[in-house]
Amino acid sequence: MDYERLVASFKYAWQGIVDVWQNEQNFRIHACVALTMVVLGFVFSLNAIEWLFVILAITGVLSTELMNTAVERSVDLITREQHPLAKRAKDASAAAVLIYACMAFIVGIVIFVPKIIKWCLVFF
Ligand SMILES: Nc1ncnc2c1ncn2[C@@H]1O[C@H](COP(=O)(O)OP(=O)(O)OP(=O)(O)O)[C@@H](O)[C@H]1O
Repeated sequence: MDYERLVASFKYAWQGIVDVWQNEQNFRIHACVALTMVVLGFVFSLNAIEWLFVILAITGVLSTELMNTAVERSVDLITREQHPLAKRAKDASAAAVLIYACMAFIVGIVIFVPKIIKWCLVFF
């Protein structure tokens, strides 16, 4: 097994995450929302199934956002001119993020809203 190549591939993936973090506002917003969900998860002591849904939602949104950035940059590399196909490619890619973000939003509502309501009823 070529361990150097394996380690290098992790390094390149990490560089990709850092680069997207530094250059894409949407990724930073998603990452902050993800961090908030993790903190709330500990605050409300989620069970294993709830954690699985939260982790799937978080990793799915961040991964689709990374892929969306890859598509945007690839399109920009091919052409900087306005082209209907460039628009369709970028919009389809953005739609993938939107669909997954909606799913993550629903997961957040279903898991956290009942717990927040319960917490409010206890304290107020
Ligand atoms: N080369 C292009 N040809 C035609 N439409 C484009 C092109 N580049 C972007 N668009 C479209 O213009 C709109 C606005 O794009 P936007 O400002 O989000 O730029 P982006 O390059 O897609 O994303 P970002 O700002 O994150 O780099 C979107 O509908 C997008 O599909």
